[in-house]
Amino acid sequence: MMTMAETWGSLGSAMAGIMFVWAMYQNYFPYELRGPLKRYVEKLKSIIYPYIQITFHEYQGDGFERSKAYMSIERYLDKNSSKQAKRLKATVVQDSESIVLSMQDHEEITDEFQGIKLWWASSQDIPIKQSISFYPREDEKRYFTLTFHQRYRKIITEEYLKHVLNEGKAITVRERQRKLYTNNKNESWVGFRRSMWSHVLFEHPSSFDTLAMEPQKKQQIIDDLMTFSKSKEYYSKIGKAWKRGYLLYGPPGTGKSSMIAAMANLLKYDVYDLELTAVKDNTELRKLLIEISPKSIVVIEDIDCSLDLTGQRENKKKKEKKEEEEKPDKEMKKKMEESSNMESKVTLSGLLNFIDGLWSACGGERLIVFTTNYVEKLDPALIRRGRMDKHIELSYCGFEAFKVLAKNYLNIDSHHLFGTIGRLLEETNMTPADVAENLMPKSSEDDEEICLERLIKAIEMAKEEAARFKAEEEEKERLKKAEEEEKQRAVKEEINSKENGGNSAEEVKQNGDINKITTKEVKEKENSKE
Ligand SMILES: Nc1ncnc2c1ncn2[C@@H]1O[C@H](COP(=O)(O)OP(=O)(O)OP(=O)(O)O)[C@@H](O)[C@H]1O
Ligand SMILES: [Mg+2]
Repeated sequence: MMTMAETWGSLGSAMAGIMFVWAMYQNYFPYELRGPLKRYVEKLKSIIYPYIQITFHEYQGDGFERSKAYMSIERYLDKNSSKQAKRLKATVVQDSESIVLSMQDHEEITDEFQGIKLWWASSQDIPIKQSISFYPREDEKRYFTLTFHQRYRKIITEEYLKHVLNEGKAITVRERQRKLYTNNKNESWVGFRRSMWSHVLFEHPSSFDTLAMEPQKKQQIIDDLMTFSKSKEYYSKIGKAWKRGYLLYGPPGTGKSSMIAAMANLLKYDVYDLELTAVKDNTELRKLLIEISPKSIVVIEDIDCSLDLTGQRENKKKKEKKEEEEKPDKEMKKKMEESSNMESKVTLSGLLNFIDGLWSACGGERLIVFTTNYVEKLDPALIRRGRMDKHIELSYCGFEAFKVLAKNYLNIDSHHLFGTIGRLLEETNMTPADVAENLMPKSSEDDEEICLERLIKAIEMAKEEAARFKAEEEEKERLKKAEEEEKQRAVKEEINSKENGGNSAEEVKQNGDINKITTKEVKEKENSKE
């Protein structure tokens, strides 16, 4: 039996032998034969070690952006890591609401897919160079390694990896914090921290449960949205970009903005509130569009006033001309030029392209929502089906909508005053915003009775106001009509008098005057006689 010293001795000489062979190979082995030799070595290796390894690096390309695949794998491995790994790393991932527990470097965990066992390991390359990097992440070369038997190559590369990425993405979406974006002015797009969109966390509490509208109509909208969000395959089958346009119209305070928030909360989408007047031109609009992430709602509020899309240029010219006439000095002209440069040059065609041009297809899974108080003012091209697929009218508060508000604000389903309110709401136009304001308790003593009575008073006042307004309008209309009739009568009279006798109106008037003079003279004579 070999002693310990002998074992170490033979190991040492074996090592020395290997190093000698390696040095000989490096120095003297012909370069042309190295390729074939390597191939044989790889074959030999695969016989002894029949496993395949795939690595997924954290940073790819130019190294500035975290690889999406790496992030998805990290989230996917989360569930196994927390159960199996002994050393875990806790991080609060950007945009996520929860803490992510991922395995520490050099830990290994197992996963199973269709009965196949796989191994995932997390590793890190430590750079040898002793330099200070401007970008810290340049030094952190982390990667995941997936190991599996070569027998399963097809199933792993074709099915398992897809499954991992989809699962990871789904977890990210489930747990991410949603954001509300608004577009920046062009000047802030330059420099290191360039960004076209600024954001805050989206925390609007509105939901379809709190939205006051007819239950049937509400359900229709919910169904429409849910169908859209699950129709990726359907849209690609019919050859349409995966997006849908909604036009919300109705008087102020009827819940248009609240509905957008409810949509975002239902689908868990981000909201991009596009301020058209801050967009310089169509090119800029396109750039903004390609920066929008999928799973988002692009909103243009009050589309009728955010940009005078059709008459804009004409009006601008008129305005400039008028101002020029008033103050023709050079200083003023310069100022005017500057302000006209700052004004938005987005055209209707630019906006139409934004909605359904070729560029609009990038990203996918996107809703575009326009809101307006005056639907009749909009260009028909802008709201035709295909662009704005669903038109939703949000109108004055009906009894069904009131019941939702009463439940939200006072937590009541019925009350003896409901009947009166229902009848009054049928006769009067009152927005849900006004109803809501009256239902809201104003002090701790305000119970449901007080709030409902306040609402009744408010509706009655609104009814009186509406009746007064109607009467005034009718009176104005009557006066206008009377004036019109008077004018027509005068014209007719003139024509008639011309036709009968050929006397002009002037002549008739003169005759009248002569008659008056004669009467006056007769009277004077009678007086002198007396
Ligand atoms: N249908 C509704 N359901 C629930 N609350 C509503 C509804 N309509 C209005 N409200 C309430 O009134 C307020 C104003 O509503 P919202 O901002 O959604 O109106 P809007 O239609 O967008 O008005 P505008 O046309 O002026 O922008 C909201 O804060 C909300 O509390
Ligand atoms: Mg609004």
